[in-house]
Amino acid sequence: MVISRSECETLDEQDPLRDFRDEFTLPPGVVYLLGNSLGALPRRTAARVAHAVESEWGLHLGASWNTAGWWDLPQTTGDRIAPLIGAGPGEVLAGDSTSVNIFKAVTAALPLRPGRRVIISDLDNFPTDRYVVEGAAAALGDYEIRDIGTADGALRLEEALGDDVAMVLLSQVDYRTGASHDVAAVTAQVQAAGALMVWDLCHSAGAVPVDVSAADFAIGCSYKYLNGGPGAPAYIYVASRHHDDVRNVISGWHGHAAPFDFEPHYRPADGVRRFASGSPPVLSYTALNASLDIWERVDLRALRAKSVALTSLFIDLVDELCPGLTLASPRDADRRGSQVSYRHSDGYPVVRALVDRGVIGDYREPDIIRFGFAPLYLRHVDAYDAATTFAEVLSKELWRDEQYQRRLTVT
Ligand SMILES: Cc1ncc(COP(=O)(O)O)c(C=O)c1O
Ligand SMILES: Nc1c(O)cccc1C(=O)C[C@H](N)C(=O)O
Repeated sequence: MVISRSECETLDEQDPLRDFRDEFTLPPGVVYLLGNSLGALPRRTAARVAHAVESEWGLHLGASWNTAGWWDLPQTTGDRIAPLIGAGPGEVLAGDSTSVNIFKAVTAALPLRPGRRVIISDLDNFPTDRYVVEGAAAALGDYEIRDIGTADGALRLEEALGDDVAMVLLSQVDYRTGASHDVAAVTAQVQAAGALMVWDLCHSAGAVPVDVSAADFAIGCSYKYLNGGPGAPAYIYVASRHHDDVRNVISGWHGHAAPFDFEPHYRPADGVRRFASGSPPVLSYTALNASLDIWERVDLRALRAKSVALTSLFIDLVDELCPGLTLASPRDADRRGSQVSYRHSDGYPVVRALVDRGVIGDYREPDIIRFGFAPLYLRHVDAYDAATTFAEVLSKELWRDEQYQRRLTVT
């Protein structure tokens, strides 16, 4: 073996991030490699949500809009996410879902480039991005969507970018393969062509270094690597240089300049606040803020180093234990997010068999087995145990058992 389990234990003892694992509740006997879909529960979250329910809501009721800071949650939470994505204060607003924020970003971006009628979208992106671009293009009318494919990590932007392109929407890290793009280089290329750059950070924030400071817009979710909980508020980044010129098409009263003047017509608030629409789900923000207390203390460079160490260790072990298996993720760590994927024509039952043995990964069509490595709470021994279980499931063909062939609703 390239490494023994006890050598992995030694690496865990030397890990500068090792204490963060105790911040999370993880089920016993499980290697949780699905933090790229739903992040683990921070221990402190339940008490924080209970306080918001029992005290802020139960005792103080509507006064909490002022006294508990409920009204400002979209901005205060956005300001806490900002350092994790390279944004400045006042450039990020937390709220809504990722899909809704994509709609807001696309419909805000396009009018900034009048006369340009093309949106570049990535057919390999998570489907909601493409679906929402279709909806936004139809709502605004007279836009063409130009598709590129990037799952192999190669961006073919050069031939797609022309003087008719208004904006480009890409994910920093591909949800299937974990391949990552160079945000600074791609942003520069897009802007040099006169277009605006919108990044989806769902699979990168909290997993790899993110710096959107040169980009025009970005959106992302907080329920994956940021541990905000199921359906946690998403976020939108709008570069401050655009603030005075952009319009939120869902121009609700929470984004109004003077919401409690109850004026008959919409006037946008200053800054990123104009991207607010309606009442925020306060309890979800509370859960997310509990997690952000932890994130505030994380050294993002150490996080990246650990992510590279865990994913590289897993790849090395699987190379040795499962010869012939096709790695779908880039071998070069510089081009990889915090995820390792393999191709297997029976990937679905393989994942079911793994889950049955306590190794929680998932499957994505058409043939991808995904393992997400959330560096904050995973250990080297987890990578070791996952690789040996994976090898056992494959070598003994345990996945052929009939019970693993049946599809669940949510895969
Ligand atoms: C890249 C990407 N964009 C968007 C989403 C989801 O959007 P929403 O949070 O609106 O469900 C996901 C995952 O669910 C995703 O991986
Ligand atoms: N957002 C999800 C959901 O609402 C239900 C089930 C899964 C998810 C996910 O996050 C999936 C994830 N974005 C993916 O990369 O496949």
